[in-house]
Amino acid sequence: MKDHILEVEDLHVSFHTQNGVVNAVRGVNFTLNKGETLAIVGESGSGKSVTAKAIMRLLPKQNARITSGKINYENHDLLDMPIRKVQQIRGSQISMVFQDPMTALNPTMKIGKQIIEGLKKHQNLTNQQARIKAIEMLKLVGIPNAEERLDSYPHQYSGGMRQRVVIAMALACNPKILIADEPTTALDVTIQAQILELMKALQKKTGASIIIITHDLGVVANMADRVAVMYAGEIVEMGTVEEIFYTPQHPYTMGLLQSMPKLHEDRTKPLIPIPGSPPDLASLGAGCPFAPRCPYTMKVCHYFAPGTSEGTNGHSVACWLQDERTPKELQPVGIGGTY
Ligand SMILES: Nc1ncnc2c1ncn2[C@@H]1O[C@H](COP(=O)(O)OP(=O)(O)OP(=O)(O)O)[C@@H](O)[C@H]1O
Repeated sequence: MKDHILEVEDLHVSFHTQNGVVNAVRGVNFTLNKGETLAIVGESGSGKSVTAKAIMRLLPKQNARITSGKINYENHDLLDMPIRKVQQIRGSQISMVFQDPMTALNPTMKIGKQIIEGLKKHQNLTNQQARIKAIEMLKLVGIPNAEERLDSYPHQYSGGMRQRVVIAMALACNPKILIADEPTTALDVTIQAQILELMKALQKKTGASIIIITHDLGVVANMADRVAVMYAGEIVEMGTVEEIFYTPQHPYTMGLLQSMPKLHEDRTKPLIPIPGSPPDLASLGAGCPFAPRCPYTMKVCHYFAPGTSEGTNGHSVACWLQDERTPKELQPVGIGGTY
C-alpha cells in the first residue's frame, strides 16, 4: 500500500427507497496517504457523507446496500470484515466527528464518564488511568478547568465546547484516521478557526490522516493537501489543493469555486450559484450527470459518461472536455483564482 493508509476502490452504495433505488455512491476511488488531509467537497446530496459512513460501516442497515467495492485499511478490506472487528477499529484506529456533536454524545451522561468509558473500552486502561487521560485530553482541546468539567453534562457546555469534547474523544485513542464530516459548520467563524487549528495541531502531534468533508473552500484551503470533488455520487475531479484552486479542469469544480465561500475574500460578496440542480440519483441517464447544468456541454456528454483521465501528479478529471480527442479550443479557460 506504499504510504497509503486507506484505499477506497470502486465503491458503490445504493439505498432502497419508496421512489426506487437511489445510487448515492457510484464507483468512488481514492487513496489516503499517511499524515495527509484529504478534503471531500461537493453540493448537498453528492454522496460525501455516504462515502464516509461506508468506510466506518455506519450506513443504515434497513435500506443501504454496499453493492460493490473494497475499502482497504492497512491491507484488510473493511467491507469484508466481521462487524465486531470493525467496531474495534472504529473509535480506536479510525474515528469520526460529525457536524452535530450531540450525535456522538449521550445527553444523560456526564462528559467525563463518556470519555473514560471510551478510553477503557479501546485502551484497556483502569478507571484511574482513564480519568487522568480524560483530563489531559480536555486540557489539550482547550477546555478550561478540565478536572471540574468532567462532571458536567453535555448541555452545560456551549456548542463549540461540545465539539471540542467530541474531537477530544475522537482523538483520545490516537486514531490513525480521523474522518470529520462538516465538523465546524454549526459553529461561528472564530470557534470554527480554533477547532480547525486544534485538529491541525493534533494531527501534527500524532501523524494522523484526516478526511474532512466540507462545503467551505476556506476550510479546504486551510486544511487540505488534496481535494476530491464529488458530483452525483462520483469523484469528478481530484488533485492537490493548488491544482483544484488554480487549475480546475472540470466545469463543475469551476462552478463550485465561484459558488462557495473562500478564505481571504469578502464574505459579504455575493456568490454565483451553479444554475440548475443535481440530478435525481434514482433515475440517472447514460450521459455525464453534470451535462444538463454544464456551460461547456457537447453532444457526446448527453449520451456517454466520460472516463477518468489521469494527469500529472494524480490530478484526475472525469470530463469529455479533457479527453484527448476533444479539440483544445473547446476546452474552457480555467476559472481558478485566489484562496
Ligand atoms: N438514509 C438514506 N435513505 C435514503 N437515501 C439516502 C439516505 N442517506 C443518503 N441518501 C441519499 O444519498 C444521497 C447522498 O447523501 P449524502 O448524505 O452522502 O450527501 P452529502 O454529499 O453528504 O450531502 P450534505 O452535504 O447535504 O451532507 C442523498 O442525496 C440521498 O439521496
